[in-house]
Amino acid sequence: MSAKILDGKALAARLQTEMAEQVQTWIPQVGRPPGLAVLRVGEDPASAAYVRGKERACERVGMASFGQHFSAEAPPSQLLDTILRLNQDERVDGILVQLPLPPGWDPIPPLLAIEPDKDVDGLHPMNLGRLLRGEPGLQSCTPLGVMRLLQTEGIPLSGKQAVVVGRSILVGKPLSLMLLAADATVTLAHSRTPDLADVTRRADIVVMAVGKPNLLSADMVKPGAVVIDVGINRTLTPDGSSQLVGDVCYEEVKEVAAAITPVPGGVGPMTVTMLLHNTLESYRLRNRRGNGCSL
Ligand SMILES: Nc1nc2c(c(=O)[nH]1)N[C@@H](CN(C=O)c1ccc(C(=O)N[C@@H](CCC(=O)O)C(=O)O)cc1)CN2
Ligand SMILES: [Mg+2]
Repeated sequence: MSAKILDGKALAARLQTEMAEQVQTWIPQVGRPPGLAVLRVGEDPASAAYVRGKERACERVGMASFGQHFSAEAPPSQLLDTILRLNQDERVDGILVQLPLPPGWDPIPPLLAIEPDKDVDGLHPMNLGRLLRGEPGLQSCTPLGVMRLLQTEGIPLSGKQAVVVGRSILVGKPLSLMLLAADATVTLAHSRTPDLADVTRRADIVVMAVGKPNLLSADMVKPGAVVIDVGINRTLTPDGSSQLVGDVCYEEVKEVAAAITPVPGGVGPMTVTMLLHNTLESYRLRNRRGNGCSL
């Protein structure tokens, strides 16, 4: 039996089309489009590509971009001053700092400086605290994308065993809380977990978010489990060309799993779509209740 392929690219395209229609209905009422500011520091080529992808996605759905790029040699105060200005800018509904920052840059001060109601990456301690407490707030885009994909595909979570491998603040920790809120029994595994295979084999849902190519092999998966691959790893093929692979041995795991996300075309496109979703939510809330509101 071969697994059902969970097509994040197709779902992302559908959701973006719906959002584009919603944006068009809101603009006449509000008098401006939703606005997103993506801030990038340094010259990491992957970050540059992701930021371009975010700006293009904004354009597709009719949102305005207020991106800015800083040199890795710039004083960190430049980034902080820009965030404080964007916090006050009424055209801007969402602000994010593309991660990772270059070596020597501490991500904590800029993440703390973003006004929580414009924190469309959901990384401000206020929004992480809201998630922990089960209160409404902006939530991290990749975990939100995973949850939306699971819900859209009708994959039941309540009472299921979910194992998340990877404990990052961007994916593993917030996703564990979201699965818990959906009544799954959640295990958060990581690089120091002994006998990872023993843990993953118990799971009805396995989420890999580690950044290690092909870490999850077929013998580590319970037959009929749902496998979500958040890993994005660039590897070299024998002929020397670059290839994008996830954390899952896709070809062999898809023969065991009931459903699986591919890389590319699975979770990645959902990340950008959930960023647009969060920006639209922030815009709606700001304009429904007036500026300075709390989510
Ligand atoms: N501030 C943030 N930094 C980072 C985040 C984030 O959510 N906020 N996530 C990742 C990078 N990322 C968005 O920023 C991102 C990663 C992957 C994709 C994507 O669509 N991937 C495609 C493949 C693209 C390719 O060919 O390279 C796919 O999986 O199909 C979008 C966004 C780290 N930093
Ligand atoms: Mg780890």
